[in-house]
Amino acid sequence: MKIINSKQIKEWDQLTIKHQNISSWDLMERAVLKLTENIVNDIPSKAPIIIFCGKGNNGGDGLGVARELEKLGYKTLIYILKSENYSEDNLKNQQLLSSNELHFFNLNEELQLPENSVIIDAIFGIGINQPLDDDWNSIFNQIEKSNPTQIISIDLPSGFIADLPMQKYFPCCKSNKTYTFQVPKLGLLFPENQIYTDEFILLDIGLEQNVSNEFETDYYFIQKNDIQKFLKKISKFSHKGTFGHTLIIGGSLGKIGSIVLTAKAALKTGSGLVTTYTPQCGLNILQTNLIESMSLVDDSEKQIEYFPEIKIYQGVAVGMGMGQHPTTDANFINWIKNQKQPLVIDADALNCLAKQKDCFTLIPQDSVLTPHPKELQRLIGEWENDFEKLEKVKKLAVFHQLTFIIKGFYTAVITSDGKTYFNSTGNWGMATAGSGDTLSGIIASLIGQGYNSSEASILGVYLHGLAGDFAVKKIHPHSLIASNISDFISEAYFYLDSNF
Ligand SMILES: NC(=O)C1=CN([C@@H]2O[C@H](COP(=O)(O)OP(=O)(O)OC[C@H]3O[C@@H](n4cnc5c(N)ncnc54)[C@H](OP(=O)(O)O)[C@@H]3O)[C@@H](O)[C@H]2O)[C@@H](O)CC1
Ligand SMILES: [K+]
Repeated sequence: MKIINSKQIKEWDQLTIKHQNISSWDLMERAVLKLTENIVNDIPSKAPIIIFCGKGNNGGDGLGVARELEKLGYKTLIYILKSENYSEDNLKNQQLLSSNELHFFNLNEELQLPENSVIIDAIFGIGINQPLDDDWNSIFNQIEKSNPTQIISIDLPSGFIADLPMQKYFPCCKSNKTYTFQVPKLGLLFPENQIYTDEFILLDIGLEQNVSNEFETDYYFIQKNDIQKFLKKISKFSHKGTFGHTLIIGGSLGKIGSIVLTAKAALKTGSGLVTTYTPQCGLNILQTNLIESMSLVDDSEKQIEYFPEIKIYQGVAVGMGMGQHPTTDANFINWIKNQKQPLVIDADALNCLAKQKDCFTLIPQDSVLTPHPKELQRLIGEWENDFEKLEKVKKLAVFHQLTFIIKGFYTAVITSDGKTYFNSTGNWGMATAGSGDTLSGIIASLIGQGYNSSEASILGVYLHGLAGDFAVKKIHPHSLIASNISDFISEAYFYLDSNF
């Protein structure tokens, strides 16, 4: 699914009206019904509800929801911003409510807000492209002080600017949930903006799909149907050679577990063969814990000192649990400089690269880098905000023909053609030791199975999150450990594979 900006969404809105031969009012009514249908599931039937409405179409949505909730017997209190220029559909919605239900407010007004209400925030949506005036803080503070049981935003938390970096001092309503129409808004996917809403839910209001090709974008939100399109069909004549041979290079004394996790994930993702390359201390652990894998060992006991020949392997991951011994570091750099085939580079291999000047020039093209935030910072330096972070990474990805995976709640895959794919699966339980090792194993395995680096990264990140989502149906997120993720990759495949 494409992620487009506010201006494009407005164009989409107009094109839908034209192609479907409907009015803007009809479209707003669709939005209102979808919102109401969802909101009633969020609120207890007797809960007092306060709906805050602005003067544009976001306010129109709020007024429409108020009308529908009244019909269902909910008691609502409506506050609407006093204005001279309401949008047409906003006014029409006002007229459908009796005038004594509407409380008009000014920015500097003390409002009488009943405590413990559900607040519906319909003041601003995608119609703002610059920060709100500071006076809005007084309204948002009053909302917060009224101790609402929950705050539900329509389309965006009011004051949130979806396509530009938010600054902490910009006035903005902070909500528990946001129902956003049709497509996610870019800013909602950034970790730094998670303070504005705990979660967002997409509402499909039937914007015309046939015209969505018209909108150019570098951003995508990856869901089940996107993934299903590029899952490879498996021939019945396949054999273990078809599914690739994955090599996992890493481990050091006390950190062999990470190699077990990576290798297990590679096998569970469907690698035909998996070989590990570790220091000698890894041999017994791997042969005991993962009997399906094969082990090669370095001459050294505690850390890798010599790096292997990799030509015979179709997928290669390097760096997990590798440690940062000076000999390992030095030999890793000598080794990587001479590699030609794509690698999945993780953990200590990234830390080692970060110590080198112009480190990206050392990495073979089409490699996949999977840094967590700290590792990314070591590689690319500081960033002012998540927009800037993305831009920095995008430039590097294009210039050096690499794929970057920025891990987070909505993990972003930045490919060598400058596109960014945000992932929609996963949960907080997956923020656990070894989760990243598992991801590297999945991606290396997919490259081994013939996916290119971008496909393997997008699919791998999705599968990893999905396996985690199936895992938390059986295991509490607190108790989820990385090996559980691999145990549920099979469930993820069942869910995606229409042949089963
Ligand atoms: N396309 C869709 O998917 C559909 C969209 N729908 C809904 O429409 C919403 C978009 O509606 P919208 O365009 O009327 O904008 P909205 O967010 O209500 O705000 C506009 C008002 O804000 C004002 N304003 C602007 N900047 C400001 C500032 N910095 N500080 C103060 N004021 C500022 C601006 O005032 P003006 O500058 O024009 O005087 C204007 O009056 C969208 O989010 C969704 O909820 C659905 O109904 C149906 C399908
Ligand atoms: K809003």
